[in-house]
Amino acid sequence: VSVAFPTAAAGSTGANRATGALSSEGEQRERQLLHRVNGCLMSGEILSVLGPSGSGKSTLLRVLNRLFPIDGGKIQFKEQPLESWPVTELRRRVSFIAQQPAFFPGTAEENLTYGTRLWNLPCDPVRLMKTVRLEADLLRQPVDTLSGGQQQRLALARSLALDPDVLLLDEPTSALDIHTTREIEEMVTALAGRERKGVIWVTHDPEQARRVSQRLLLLDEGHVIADLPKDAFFSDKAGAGVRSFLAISDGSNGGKEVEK
Ligand SMILES: Nc1ncnc2c1ncn2[C@@H]1O[C@H](COP(=O)(O)OP(=O)(O)OP(=O)(O)O)[C@@H](O)[C@H]1O
Repeated sequence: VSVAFPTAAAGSTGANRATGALSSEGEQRERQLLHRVNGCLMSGEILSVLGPSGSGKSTLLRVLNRLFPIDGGKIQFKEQPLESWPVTELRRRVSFIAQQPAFFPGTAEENLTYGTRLWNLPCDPVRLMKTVRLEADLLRQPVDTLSGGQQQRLALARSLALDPDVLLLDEPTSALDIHTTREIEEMVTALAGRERKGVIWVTHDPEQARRVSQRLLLLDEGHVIADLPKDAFFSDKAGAGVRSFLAISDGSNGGKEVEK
């Protein structure tokens, strides 16, 4: 898929989508946020998406559940064009979990069961809490009294309540300590294996990607630099772009560009 974002002055036309060049009027510019990103996610597979800050990782997640429109190419989910899915149904099946999940004021349980009540689906809050390794006692607690790690797990449980096929995780552990991070990594890898859920995991951390995923996609300025199985990605044969990214990634790459 390709995604361009018009930073347009109203009424101007003719921007060059491919290059982001100025239009003939000199007023409009379109920035290409993703360039021909191509790929396929299998059920049970965890794909990590890596790249410097601003490389298009979150944009890619957003287009996959139609939070952001594409302007070229196509996306299919279960062999059906994405746009043929009712958007609420799509977002139930392809569940986006943000870096800092949003909740409405109320208890953990009210938040957890909101979607299943909306969809009229059965829900077992205690079982879901167990799946994400949270104490069932927390269900009665106002959601804003939960810690960051507990909230991230609750967000995961809230998604799992709707039995999605795909989880889109946008740096889900970036605000968490190493212990909670490892717990969430183990939980998600177990879930993907056991329940055959496809997972796209955006992370800044190559070591996290190495721990959780079978395949890694490296983006830079919206371009795919590499899309490789884990062993190949971390091997000497991965190519200059990957090597340069890994060389500058010491947990934080400071938004530097990688060699294309
Ligand atoms: N709604 C938007 N309108 C205009 N530009 C946007 C929008 N969303 C993202 N962008 C731009 O698209 C580019 C990619 O952003 P994106 O958030 O996908 O990057 P990222 O790789 O997830 O970065 P980070 O690691 O910092 O979260 C950035 O240059 C950003 O400024």
